[in-house]
Amino acid sequence: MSMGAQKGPVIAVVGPSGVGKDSLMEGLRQADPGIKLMRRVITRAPEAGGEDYTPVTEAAFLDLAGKGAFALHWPAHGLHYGIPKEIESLRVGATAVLVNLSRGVLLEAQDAFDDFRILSVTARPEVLAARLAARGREDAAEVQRRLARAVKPLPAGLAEVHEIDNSGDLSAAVTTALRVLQPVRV
Ligand SMILES: Nc1ncnc2c1ncn2[C@@H]1O[C@H](COP(=O)(O)OP(=O)(O)OP(=O)(O)O)[C@@H](O)[C@H]1O
Ligand SMILES: O=P(O)(O)OC[C@H]1O[C@H](OP(=O)(O)O)[C@H](O)[C@@H]1O
Repeated sequence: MSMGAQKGPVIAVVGPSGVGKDSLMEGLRQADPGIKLMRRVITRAPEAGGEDYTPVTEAAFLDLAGKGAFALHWPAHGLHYGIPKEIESLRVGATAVLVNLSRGVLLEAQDAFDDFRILSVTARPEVLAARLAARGREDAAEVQRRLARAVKPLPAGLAEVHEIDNSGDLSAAVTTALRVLQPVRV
């Protein structure tokens, strides 16, 4: 009897703005083609750049949410973020599916997915400030707002959290994170 294709775990990549979540996710995807990135639906302007996301208007987003299109959705930074239910089909045959989540929805996510792990990406405060300034995606006021949010702790009650310090070279953070994602080869 052929075994059904295995489902990879959902890996939440979380941490303060500018810590390197999207960069780490892209580095992991390049390191292992079995690692898939979940494309988010965001009410962010299409030309904002950065991650590969589906831009929608707020009206379209609320309509999708009302129809139950999202496995998870949340507001942040004056935007709306949604994770389509298609994440379950992306897991089939994948080593892992990475998704950039708000720290505020992790307990909900832990209940939503049957195999769920968290990469908590950290960096020293001065590093965060320098990276946001250099990236230039947000204006100075928004950068300050995002830095103020940096100290938000993870909620209690999370089953599996792995801290990844991305204060140094991105390649070092990718190597550390790969050890979490790839089953130990015996
Ligand atoms: N290890 C690193 N060393 C140097 N620069 C880095 C490193 N990781 C990320 N960066 C840079 O820092 C900036 C922020 O990275 P990135 O956008 O991946 O962070 P993020 O956590 O996804 O931010 P946000 O949550 O705001 O989307 C980018 O310009 C990126 O190129
Ligand atoms: O501070 P918290 O709630 O953890 O995250 C806030 C938001 O920042 C990140 O998105 P992005 O940085 O806008 O791509 C998260 O995915 C979340 O949507």
